[in-house]
This record gives sequence, structure tokens and C-alpha cells, in this order.
Amino acid sequence: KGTTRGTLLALEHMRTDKGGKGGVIINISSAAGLNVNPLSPVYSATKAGIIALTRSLAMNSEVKSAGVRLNVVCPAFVDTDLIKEINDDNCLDVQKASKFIEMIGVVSKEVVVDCFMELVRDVNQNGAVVKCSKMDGTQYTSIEVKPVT
Ligand SMILES: NC(=O)c1ccc[n+]([C@@H]2O[C@H](COP(=O)([O-])OP(=O)(O)OC[C@H]3O[C@@H](n4cnc5c(N)ncnc54)[C@H](O)[C@@H]3O)[C@@H](O)[C@H]2O)c1
Ligand SMILES: CCCCC/C=C\C=C\[C@H](O)C/C=C\C/C=C\CCCC(=O)O
Repeated sequence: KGTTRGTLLALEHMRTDKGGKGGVIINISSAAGLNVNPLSPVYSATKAGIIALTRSLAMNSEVKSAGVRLNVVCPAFVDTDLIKEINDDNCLDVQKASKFIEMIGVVSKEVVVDCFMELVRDVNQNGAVVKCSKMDGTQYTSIEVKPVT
């Protein structure tokens, strides 16, 4: 809910057809939103929602004309407090989650920031979904878009 409200507020503020200067919105989702995550299904659903929200707005012709780009970063595990706070309230099996994190590995915050900044600087990126993971590195995902007529 916070990401949806924040995105819509930023968009209203930034769009050139409403007096703004245009620009770019980068949302943070998660690798959990790109694939199944049986250990935290609700978390996964909220992250999939952020990807759909961001891509849908990015592909809206009025938003494009108003000079606002939107992209989304989907990190796997990152070295922040969040992964130290996995517990029975937010995960269905904490022990399995710990083993999974060990297997996938944890990236530094700098890796996510680099990814974020690349999407800010590259004016050709709109609607991009970028995964960053220790195991697989940084990858632009490819999801087919059927244009709405
Ligand atoms: N750490 C990871 O492995 C990881 C991976 C992928 C995605 N993410 C996502 O990245 C985002 C940031 O997480 P993080 O890893 O930096 O965690 P974090 O725990 O370090 O930071 C979360 C921040 O959100 C703030 N916060 C919590 N509830 C809030 C609220 N209701 N209103 C305003 N602020 C609130 C906290 O005070 C904290 O500063 C989250 O959406 C998380 O799901 C994290
Ligand atoms: C698996 C336990 C998830 C617990 C949720 C708590 C923290 C979540 C952190 C991140 O958002 C990442 C969550 C899941 C990552 C899911 C898949 C990683 C796939 C990695 C890869 O494909 O390289």
C-alpha cells in the first residue's frame, strides 16, 4: 500500500502535464516477486504487485508523454536488517529460509544502489525490471508486453 501511494503521489508531482519537471521513479520489489516464494507467500504477492504497478504505469501512454519513466529493482538477499529479522511471523519456516539464504548468498547494499543508479541515468530504460542477486549477478528480465490498442 505504501509503495502504491508513494508511486502515485510522486507521479502526480513529477508529470509535466501537471506542472512537474518529469523524471524517473525507481521502485524496490524483490526477487521473491519475480518467482514463487513458498516460505513467504504474502511477501511474494506484495512484491509481484509492485512489479505489475511499476510496469503498468511505465507503459501508460499518458505517463510516457508526461515525461516520467518508471523502473523496478528486484534484489535477492541484501545485507540489511530485514534478513536478520526473519521470524515465525513473516516466514513459514525460518530454518529453511536460513539455508536458502546461505545457498543464494547475500549482496551488499552498494550492489543495489549501483543497479538503481544505472536505471536513473539510462534515459532509455522505462518499464525495466532488474534482478540483482549474489548467485546470478545483475540481470534485466524480459517480460513480453502486448500493446493495448
Ligand atoms: N534486505 C533484503 O534482502 C531485501 C531484498 C529484496 C527486497 N528488499 C526490500 O527492500 C526494501 C527495504 O528493505 P531493507 O532491506 O532496506 O530493510 P530495512 O529493515 O533495513 O529497512 C526498512 C526500512 O523501512 C522502514 N519502515 C518500516 N515500516 C515503515 C512504514 N510503515 N513507514 C515508513 N517506513 C517504514 C524502517 O524503519 C526501515 O528504515 C523492503 O521493501 C524490502 O522488502 C529487501
Ligand atoms: C526465503 C525466505 C524469504 C523470507 C522473506 C524475508 C526476506 C526477504 C528478502 C528478499 O526480498 C528476498 C526474498 C526472497 C528471494 C527469493 C528468491 C531468490 C531467488 C534468487 C535468485 O534467483 O538468484
